[in-house]
Amino acid sequence: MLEAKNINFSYGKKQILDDVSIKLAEHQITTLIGPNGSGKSTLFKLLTRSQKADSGQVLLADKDIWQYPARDFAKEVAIVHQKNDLYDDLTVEELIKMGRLPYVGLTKEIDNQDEIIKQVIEYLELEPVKNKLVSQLSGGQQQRVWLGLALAQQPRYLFLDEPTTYLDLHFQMRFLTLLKNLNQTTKLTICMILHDLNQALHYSDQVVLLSQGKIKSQGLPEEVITEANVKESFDINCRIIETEDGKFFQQL
Ligand SMILES: Nc1ncnc2c1ncn2[C@@H]1O[C@H](COP(=O)(O)OP(=O)(O)OP(=O)(O)O)[C@@H](O)[C@H]1O
Repeated sequence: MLEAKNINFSYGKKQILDDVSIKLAEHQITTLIGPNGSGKSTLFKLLTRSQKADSGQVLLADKDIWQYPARDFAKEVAIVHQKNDLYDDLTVEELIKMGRLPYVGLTKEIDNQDEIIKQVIEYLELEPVKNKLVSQLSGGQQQRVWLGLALAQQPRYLFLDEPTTYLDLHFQMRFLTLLKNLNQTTKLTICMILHDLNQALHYSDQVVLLSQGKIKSQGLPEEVITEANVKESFDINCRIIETEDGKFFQQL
């Protein structure tokens, strides 16, 4: 279980997160939503050890995340950032291999390293481009490569910061469906930030709504993405429509 308990965080005098507590339900997809500047990326940074909270704790299996050696933490938690242009002069295969770095030197894992890389490449349908430079791929392919790097780490928790931002509608759907399948087949616990409320409604098991650094609501998608919450946090009038394919958000 990965959970944040009563986290506070400020940049200078500006309080960004105010007494935030959140539990990532095991083997489920949790989506963070909220207006620009509400603190979503900051919360991500605190959950993934890129920043330290001023007070409060982030616990992984009941142990403070800062007590884990970096290598051990990397075996538990992998992150796909919104924009990843570091190392894009490597080939697809070389880049995905970097996901095995936390395991280098451990003989057992090293033995099946090539098999793991092969499986990841196959799963993400990157076989035809595996020898191409990452910088030469389309945005959709690149996003799958960055996901491949994270999956090669074989983490138990996968964090994705606005993973669909640079993808067209088709690839957004494909990418989110891929994540959902991954979650269902491997039991990976996923936490992502999304702006699209319909995507949040359809691809999440749990949604957390942040607004002005506080958690306004968390629970099932349809409990959180309500007309009242959307009005209060985004200042948007909307209607939640119920169809046989589920609930949909419609802006009025
Ligand atoms: N490095 C920084 N130094 C100072 N202030 C920062 C820094 N990074 C973010 N902030 C501020 O912290 C607040 C929360 O930012 P954060 O990026 O966490 O919000 P967000 O909800 O992810 O926003 P968005 O939807 O726009 O990505 C904003 O007011 C932002 O200006």
